[in-house]
Amino acid sequence: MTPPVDIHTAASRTVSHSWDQNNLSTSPTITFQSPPNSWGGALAHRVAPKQLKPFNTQDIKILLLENVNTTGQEILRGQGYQVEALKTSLPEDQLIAKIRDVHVIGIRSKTKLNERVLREAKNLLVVGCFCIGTNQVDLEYAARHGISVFNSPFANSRSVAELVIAEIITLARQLGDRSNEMHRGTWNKVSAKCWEIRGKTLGIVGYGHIGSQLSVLAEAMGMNVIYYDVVTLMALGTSRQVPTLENLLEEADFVTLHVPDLPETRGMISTAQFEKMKIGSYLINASRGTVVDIPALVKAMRSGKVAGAALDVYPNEPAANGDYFTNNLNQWAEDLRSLTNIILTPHIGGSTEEAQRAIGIEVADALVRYINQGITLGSVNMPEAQLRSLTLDEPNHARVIYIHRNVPGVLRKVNEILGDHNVDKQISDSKGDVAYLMADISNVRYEEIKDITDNLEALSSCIMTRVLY
Ligand SMILES: NC(=O)c1ccc[n+]([C@@H]2O[C@H](COP(=O)([O-])OP(=O)(O)OC[C@H]3O[C@@H](n4cnc5c(N)ncnc54)[C@H](O)[C@@H]3O)[C@@H](O)[C@H]2O)c1
Ligand SMILES: O=C(O)CC[C@@H](O)C(=O)O
Repeated sequence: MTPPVDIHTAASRTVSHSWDQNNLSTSPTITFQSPPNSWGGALAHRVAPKQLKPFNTQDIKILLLENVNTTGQEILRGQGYQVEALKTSLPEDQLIAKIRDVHVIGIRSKTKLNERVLREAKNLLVVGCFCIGTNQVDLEYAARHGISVFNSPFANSRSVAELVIAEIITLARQLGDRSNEMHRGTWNKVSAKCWEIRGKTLGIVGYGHIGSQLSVLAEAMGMNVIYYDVVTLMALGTSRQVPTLENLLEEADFVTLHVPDLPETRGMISTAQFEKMKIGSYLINASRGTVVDIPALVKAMRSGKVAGAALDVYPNEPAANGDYFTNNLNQWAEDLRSLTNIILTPHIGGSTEEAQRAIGIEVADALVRYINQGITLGSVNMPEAQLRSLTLDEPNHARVIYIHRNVPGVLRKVNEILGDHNVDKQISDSKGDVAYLMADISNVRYEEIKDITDNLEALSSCIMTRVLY
């Protein structure tokens, strides 16, 4: 798990901050300085590169897939990292070949980082999901192997909520069908089964970032809002939480899904749930493709139970723009396409300029903070740990990061190893089986860093050690 180090250039490394570039928050002081002259003197005599945990930013290799926004790419390139950015996801064999080499991978919803892929990722330090969902990553496996995962928890929530509002009106007025008919040259002026949305009931399943935002927008347009969530949550406006999913299905004219992909949410809307829904109601799914049983939806629409549906997400999605969405990918694709009043969109709920720019900045900043400073704030699979930045007037300091199994007695052993140095500050936290320790130590000579690293790595609890200086 050691990023390669060119020890000659390590001496002149400086690290700047993307926060400064983007004016996103108050600028922290410069964090990691070049090693002091005494270290440089020691380095100057070395000929062969020596593998140590500290790295040069230029050595960090990053692979970005799925057209990560240029805002994110620029932040990462601005750090001096080597960045390769591809517009698509990759087939698993190609992904495995590439992931072996990189320290950081940036993905969106399409790339599956399962155990098989992560097992090959021998150099990987961190994953950036440039989206909300993290179900495409085996978070537990990653944590157990010291790989931290970051996402952008709400930068595209508004975009999704706005799309759903558009879809509610589009379905209620059968706009998709009327537009398709006009495109084919047919004038079909109808009002039968076309409705206003005022006074209708919107049932939101999952009242998190997106669901609650949608609640406010829908009420502003005169809808009544009810919601179902596994957690008891404060109702916004005059919306009302209902105790069960069945209650929601029985009462709602429009049902919209905003739950994460979890074992409990897979197939959450299937035959039994369609039976509970009102005749002539509508279903919208912009959460994850696994949440709705599509053959059951096809049946419910053919029978007239469901008057319209909007789907943005599917169990299997094509890898790239221009790819086909056919029965080869999902065996019911043609059935879906044959239905009327169904809106099919290619997973674009969060695809707006605003959302993608914001996500690019947020996730790239989290990656920079983690790579350069070891800060895990916002990580979805590691304990969150932060220490004040080291500053230029702390010349002989090093930051020790020790990711380890969460077992008794580790802190004592770590502090024995660090004991000869002054531990200025230290933080340790755990999440499940994995614990994360960060310690800033002073009066460290460059030669001592290898000893510290070797000693920590020799502990049976060790998952990954990094020393930043
Ligand atoms: N279509 C898109 O482009 C797009 C964009 C963003 C997010 N998403 C998807 O939407 C999902 C929701 O996003 P969010 O930001 O609102 O998430 P969130 O975590 O803020 O909210 C999810 C809510 O669902 C609730 N929940 C979990 N399990 C539940 C269950 N079994 N029954 C009822 N409620 C349950 C949670 O308690 C939470 O309140 C994401 O996980 C992601 O998969 C899709
Ligand atoms: O942009 C994407 O690929 C994913 C969008 C959305 O599903 C998310 O999880 O944020």
